Amino acid sequence: MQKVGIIGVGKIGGSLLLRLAESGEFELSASDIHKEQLGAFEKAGVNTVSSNLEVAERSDLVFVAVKPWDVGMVMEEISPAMIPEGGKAVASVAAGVTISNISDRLPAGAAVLRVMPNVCASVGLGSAVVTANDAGRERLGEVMGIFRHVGDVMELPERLFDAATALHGSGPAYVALFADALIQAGVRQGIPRDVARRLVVETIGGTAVLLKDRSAHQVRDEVMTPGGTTAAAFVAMEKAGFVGAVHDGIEAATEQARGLGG
Ligand SMILES: NC(=O)C1=CN([C@@H]2O[C@H](COP(=O)(O)OP(=O)(O)OC[C@H]3O[C@@H](n4cnc5c(N)ncnc54)[C@H](OP(=O)(O)O)[C@@H]3O)[C@@H](O)[C@H]2O)C=CC1
Ligand SMILES: O=C(O)[C@@H]1CCC=N1
Repeated sequence: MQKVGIIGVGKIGGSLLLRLAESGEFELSASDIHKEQLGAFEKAGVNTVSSNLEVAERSDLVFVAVKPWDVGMVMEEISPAMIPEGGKAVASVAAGVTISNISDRLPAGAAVLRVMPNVCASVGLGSAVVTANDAGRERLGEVMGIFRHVGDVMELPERLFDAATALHGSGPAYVALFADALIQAGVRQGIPRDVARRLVVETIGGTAVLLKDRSAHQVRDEVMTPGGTTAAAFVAMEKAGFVGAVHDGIEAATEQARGLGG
């Protein structure tokens, strides 16, 4: 059985851990500075331990899912277990923290990977990108296989990771923001809130399915009757700078990710 460890069982680490536990295919270990958060995972069959180093010692592949500014300290803690001859690899999901930031804290030649997932992993519909240093390349397939348990996975060069973080890492929050704006707008037009919510949630889910095999322009054109309501909405939204605001948001998030590496 593959031995997988997760350090930091919050929103991302915890989601991944539960899904991997459900699959029954892994021998799992986990740690978190908040010990009280580990109980739920212990019930799911995970070995919960009190030190990050112990997670690394018990695992062939260690995922670090703490906040970006905590990654350096965790790497220093697990460093004694990460000698290249030990056959272990570490994968970080932290925004902005580069492979070179991580390698600098580990023994020379350690296998290091980066993954940028998103929170849709918690319902098995996540998307993730993966990259690795030279020593970690042979573990890419293994890490991609693990993230396939929680959604779609692609390889992406590290130079595009900050942009991908901005695009799909933060993406569910933008979709939720748009959903909330739509619901409020429906309520403003007199639709009861619970009805507006159901209509918006189904519309987003249905559109996501349409977009699997059609371009965004095709979907737009199928909906937009010439001289009709959709065209009127597009003109008003464009006058308010909708598309420009989206570009500005992605640029700001990309810049923020660049700054998180330290
Ligand atoms: N949330 C998201 O949608 C996404 C997050 N990410 C990245 O994933 C990482 C985790 O994010 P998220 O799951 O949201 O964060 P959470 O805060 O939900 O989870 C991280 C957990 O690790 C704990 N922790 C902090 N320091 C240590 C330590 N030294 N040893 C062990 N555990 C520790 C945290 O405690 P405490 O709360 O006290 O810090 C917390 O319980 C981040 O780096 C983020 O950039 C990537 C993609 C999407
Ligand atoms: O907001 C953040 O910084 C993290 C990274 C991507 C999603 N959440």
